[in-house]
Amino acid sequence: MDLTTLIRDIPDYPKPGINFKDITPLLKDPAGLAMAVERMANPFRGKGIEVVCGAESRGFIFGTAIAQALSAGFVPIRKPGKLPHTTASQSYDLEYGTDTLEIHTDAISQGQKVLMVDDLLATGGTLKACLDLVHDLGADVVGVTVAIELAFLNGREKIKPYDNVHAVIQY
Ligand SMILES: O=P(O)(O)OC[C@H]1O[C@H](OP(=O)(O)OP(=O)(O)O)[C@H](O)[C@@H]1O
Ligand SMILES: Nc1ncnc2[nH]cnc12
Repeated sequence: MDLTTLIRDIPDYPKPGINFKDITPLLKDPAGLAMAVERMANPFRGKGIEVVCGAESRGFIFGTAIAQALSAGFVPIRKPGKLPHTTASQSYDLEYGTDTLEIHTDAISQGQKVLMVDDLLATGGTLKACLDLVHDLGADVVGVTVAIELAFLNGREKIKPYDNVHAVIQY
């Protein structure tokens, strides 16, 4: 199944010069959604993943589904002010702006095996912020999985030394 047929290009959104990869056609397609989750999770089966982490909001969509597929728990990394307990936060740049993400400081325990999930790797700013947050909590990051990688933006370089990065679709 060619999942690229379910990704829609929206030119100049949210800013001029950005070619936005719209995943909503994929999300509403039952077979497409199931296949995307399967392909994102498969390389990490049998790797002892205990916790899947994903960033608000598109990272939640795939993250929880992948957590279920791997019989793992899910830890949300959220936009500022949304988590009720004690948080750690990290600011970052992304392809079309800047933002801050937060995690509960008790969300991950020392040495827990973590899989980091997002829908899309562009500049890598978002994933780097997420990886820094879980690293500081003592996570053992087993890998990163995304549905889409915009390889021409070199996000993989930004998230080194994490190099076990799996992308289902690459542009
Ligand atoms: O690699 P980067 O350049 O950091 O870009 C990738 C990030 O951008 C999007 O999130 P966005 O902040 O737009 O939030 P959303 O998930 O709430 O739409 C996307 O879901 C990734 O998390
Ligand atoms: N080009 C893009 N399309 C969709 N989401 C994005 N997040 C960062 N860059 C993006």
